[in-house]
Amino acid sequence: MADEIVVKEQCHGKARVRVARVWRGDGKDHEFVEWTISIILSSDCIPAYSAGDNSSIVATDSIKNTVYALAKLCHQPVSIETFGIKLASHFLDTYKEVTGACVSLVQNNWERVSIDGIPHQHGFKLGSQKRTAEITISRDKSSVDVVSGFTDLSLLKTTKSGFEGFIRDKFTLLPEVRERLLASTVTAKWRYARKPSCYTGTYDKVTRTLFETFFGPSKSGVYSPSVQNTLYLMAQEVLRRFDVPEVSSIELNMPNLHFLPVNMPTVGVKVLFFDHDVYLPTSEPHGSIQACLARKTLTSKL
Ligand SMILES: O=c1[nH]c(=O)c2[nH]c(=O)[nH]c2[nH]1
Repeated sequence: MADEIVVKEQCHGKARVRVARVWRGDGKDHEFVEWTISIILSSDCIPAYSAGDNSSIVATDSIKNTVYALAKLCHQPVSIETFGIKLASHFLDTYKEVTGACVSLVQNNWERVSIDGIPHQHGFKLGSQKRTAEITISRDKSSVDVVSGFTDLSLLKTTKSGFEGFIRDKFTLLPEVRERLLASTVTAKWRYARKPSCYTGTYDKVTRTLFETFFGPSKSGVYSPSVQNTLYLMAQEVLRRFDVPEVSSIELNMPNLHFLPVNMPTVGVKVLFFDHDVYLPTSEPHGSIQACLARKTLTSKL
């Protein structure tokens, strides 16, 4: 007899729902956000797959509409973490069929502009760093899991970086250097030991800490012996700077974006030798370096 074929796993939702929200108080500065939101619901929809019975499906179109409805019902500006929790909770509270909800949110970095040093009432410009959040709520565990972070933070320093002492063999061409350019586009994700008093406050503090540790003091900087060590010091400083352990673990992904020395010895003109001045910027291939740091006493799922 042939084996019975079963649906092992299934889920459904809506990906990349884009929404923008303006809050305009009487005479106050306008607040503006632009989000891209993906939602995945867990529920027993196996009859829909195996028997064409859709009676347990929340239509993905309704899932999308819920994003717009809840955005409208947020009468005050909210963080993506708070909005994601509202959204995930809504699906569990509204549909008895839903056993879990996972919401991923990405916020475009629209920053208020200043004209003549005065913050503009309703003018914004787009920065590259994108704030992110992933919210998972499960009915069984009645737990809310929040991971915050960002993508696309591009950082570069023109000195105080080198790379020496690595394994050398017959395929090694890379010279050992104590002077090079260091550039990366950082992605960060962190998990909370407890609910912070303000997600945005924590976001600002983590971002500032990573920034300051990557660069070091304004005049003197700080020497980086590798992307690995700089990543470690950045993540370690985030875990250290929160007195009461608010962030329990942090994962950083830091591609090493290579700027190759431009050297033209064949021209025979002395001025064309590389003197840490002319580089060929590259985007690929790039070094791929990532790690997750956590306090030893706390277990982390990251
Ligand atoms: O900081 C670095 N880490 C590496 O692992 C590595 N590998 C490499 O070729 N250059 C670098 N630089």
